[in-house]
Formats: sequence, C-alpha cells, structure tokens
Amino acid sequence: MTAQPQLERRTFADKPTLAKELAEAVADRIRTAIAERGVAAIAVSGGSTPARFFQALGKTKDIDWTKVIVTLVDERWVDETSDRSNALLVNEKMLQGPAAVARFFPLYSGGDEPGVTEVAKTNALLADLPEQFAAVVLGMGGDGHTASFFPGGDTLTEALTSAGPAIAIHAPGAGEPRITFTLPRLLHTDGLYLHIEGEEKAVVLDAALGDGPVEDLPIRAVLRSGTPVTVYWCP
Ligand SMILES: O=C1O[C@H](COP(=O)(O)O)[C@@H](O)[C@H](O)[C@H]1O
Repeated sequence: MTAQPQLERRTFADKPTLAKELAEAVADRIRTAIAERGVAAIAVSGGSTPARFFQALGKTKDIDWTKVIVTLVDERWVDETSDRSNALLVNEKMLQGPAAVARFFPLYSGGDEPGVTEVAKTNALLADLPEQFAAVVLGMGGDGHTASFFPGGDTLTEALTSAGPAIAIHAPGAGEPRITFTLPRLLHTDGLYLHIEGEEKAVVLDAALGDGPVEDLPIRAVLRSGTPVTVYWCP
C-alpha cells in the first residue's frame, strides 16, 4: 500500500544558512541518540551538494565524537584516491577537527566491481552498525535518484524492498558501478532528511510528489514510504 507523503519543507535563504541549520538538526539527533543509546550512527550522501553541511557538522564541538559512527547512504565503486569517492568527501570535509575521532564505515571494499564477495565484505562490516540510525541525510539527483536508487538500475526493485543492508547496483546514469544501502535499512532512523538545492531539484521534487511510477523517479519510494521526511532546500 502506498502511504501519503509525510513531508515538512524547510526553505532557507542561501546555502551557508541551510548548511548550518541542517548541521544543527543532525547534531541534535546525534546528541539524543548518544544520551539514549550510548552511540549514534549517521548515514550521509555524497555528490556535489553536502560539502558545506559536512564542514558545519564536523566543526560541532559539543558532541562526543568518539561515540559517533559515520557511513554513507551510497558509494561509487572507486577507491578513496578518486575524486568521485563519496568517502573522500566525507573524510576531507567532515571528519576533521572535533569530528576526526568519529569512526567511519566505508561502503567500498576493494577492486573494480562490487561482486558477491566484495558486497559480502561490506555487509559484514555494516552488521556492526546499531540497528537504528540517529539520522539519514539523503540527496537527490536531477534524474530523481536518491542514494543509488537510479532509474534503470539493474537491482532497483531489490534496493527498494530488501533488508540489505547494502547491495550492488548498476545503471546507465550512474557513472561507475555502485553500492547502496537498501531503502528499508535506511528507514531505520530517528530522523530522515532530504537535502536539495536549486530550482531544478525543487521542480523534480514537485514532480515526484505527483502520480507516476517509482521506476521513473525513485525518490518516490522514499516519499511514499510513510516515513516522515524533512526537506532542506534553498535556491
Ligand atoms: O551520485 C550521487 O548523487 C546524488 C546527488 O548528488 P548531487 O551531486 O546532485 O548533489 C547523491 O545524493 C548520492 O549520494 C551520490 O552518490
């Protein structure tokens, strides 16, 4: 059954303000999870949008970063020397200063292809994550993909429905082979955020809120999941 979107849209004047506010919201989730469960795991997106948010969050001092685990919602199957690596972005922009002592769980586990052995290796590491994320911060591409749930993805249905935690996916618009957390695994979170910037992405989000198949705009799977999502947007 398709659930009604439970969306809160927060609009900010500019990118620095959005980054600061989103960092404060995620920092609150981290502090609460540590207080309640002794540990906080967050999953964040890569791509071109989150750098400012990462810098703002990583500078936050009133968090016990030794109790924080950071992972990615998805990864391009490249090692950390590649400027396409989402892990590189997190390490360079977030895991500096106060946040340098946080633990990082990478999704890339070596080689050119996320085959059965490689994905099993990643999933063995991810088994050590707490069951519940404190926060999951999604992004969205202009084609309506989120995490690595791409239109035309060869394992898209499984990615949107299986327990995971992570699976390989290949898609025409993805560039490299990918690995992604599955949607059911990402929805085990205290807070779910969608961080998008620019008019073009606002138009895609509005289209995704309309009728149509999930396969055309996979972000619809998130919007129709029944899980509350807070959208952080600025022009
Ligand atoms: O490839 C990816 O793209 C999306 C969107 O990235 P952006 O550059 O348009 O901000 C991102 O959310 C995802 O994590 C990443 O792997």
